[in-house]
Amino acid sequence: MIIVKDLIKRYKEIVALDNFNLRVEDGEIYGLLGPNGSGKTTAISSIISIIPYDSGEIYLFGEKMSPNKFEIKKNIGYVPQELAFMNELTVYENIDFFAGLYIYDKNERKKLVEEAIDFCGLENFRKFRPNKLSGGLKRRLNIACGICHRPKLIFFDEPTVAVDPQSRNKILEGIKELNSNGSTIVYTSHYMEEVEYLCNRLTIIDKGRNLITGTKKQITEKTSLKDKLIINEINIDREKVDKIKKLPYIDSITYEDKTLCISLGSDMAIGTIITFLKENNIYYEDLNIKQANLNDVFLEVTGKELRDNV
Ligand SMILES: Nc1ncnc2c1ncn2[C@@H]1O[C@H](COP(=O)(O)OP(=O)(O)OP(=O)(O)O)[C@@H](O)[C@H]1O
Repeated sequence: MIIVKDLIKRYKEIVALDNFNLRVEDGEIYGLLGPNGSGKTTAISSIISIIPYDSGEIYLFGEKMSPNKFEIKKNIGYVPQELAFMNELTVYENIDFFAGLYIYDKNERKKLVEEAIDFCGLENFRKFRPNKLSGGLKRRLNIACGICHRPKLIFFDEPTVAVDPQSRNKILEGIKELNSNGSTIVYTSHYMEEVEYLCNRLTIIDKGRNLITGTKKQITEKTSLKDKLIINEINIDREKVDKIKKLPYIDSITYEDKTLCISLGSDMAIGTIITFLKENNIYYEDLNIKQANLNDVFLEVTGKELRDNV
C-alpha cells in the first residue's frame, strides 16, 4: 500500500527526514511514532504530496506518487493534527465541501456526507458552526472532513489530542471500524496505549530516521527490556535473595518493602523460582508478570531527555 524509500526532506538547514523508510501493507493499522519534532508530520505530508521533498521514492497503491496524481489522491484521506475546516461554514457544509473535492455527483455526495455525519456522531450538530462545538466534536468534524469520500488509505495525525475519554473512545472505535471496512490506516499519536490498542505494526522514528520497526512483540524483543516477575508481600532474607539471583535466566533482582522484583532473562526462570520458594517454605501473597509496554520501549529507544525545548 505504501512504500517509502530513503526519503530526505530539509527545511533549510534542518534535516527533518534523513533517509526515512516505510512499508505499509494493505489492511494494516500502522503506527508512526516519535518524539516531538521527529518528523512524523513531515513524513505524512511528503507521502501525500502536500509538500515537496529533496530525494527518495514514494509509491502508493503500487504507483509512483506525485502532486498531480489525482486518481491516487482520491483514494487518500488525511486527518491533520491542526483542525482544518472553515469556521464560516456549518458542520454539514464543511463536510460537503471536502467531499466535493473528489465526489462530483450531488446525490452520491449527499449520501456520503450523511454517512460521515452518522459515523462521527455529529447528527445533532449539522447546522452548527465549528466555533460552537466542544473540543471533542471539533476533532470529530476534522475526521469527518478527512474520511467523507471513503478513502482506501487514511492518515491520522494525532487525532485525539485534547479530547475527553468519551470522545477518544468514539474516535478509536471509529478508526477500528474504518479498518474493518477495508481502509488501511497510518496513525500517529503520543498516547502509547492508543497505539498499543490500535496498531498491528509500528515504526519509531527520531530526527527523521527510523529507529525500530515491527510488531510490538518484535520491537520489544529487539530492545534490552525484560519481563519482570513481581512477588508481593514476601518475607525472605538477603541470603535467599542472593540464591535466587544465581538461578538460571535471572537478569537482576531487587527486594524492597516486602516486594521482590525479578528481571527475567527467559520465561523458563519462573518455574525454577516458584520451586525454590516452595522448597524453602517462603510464603508470599501474590505473584505476577509485568511485560514491557510500548511506553517502556519508546523511552528505551528514543531516550528520556525532554524534547519540547528543541
Ligand atoms: N515548515 C517548516 N519550516 C521549518 N522547519 C520545520 C517546518 N515544519 C517542520 N519543521 C521542523 O522539522 C522537524 C520535524 O517536524 P515535524 O513537525 O515533522 O515533527 P513531528 O514528529 O510531526 O512533531 P510533533 O510530534 O511535535 O507534531 C522539526 O525540527 C520541525 O521544527
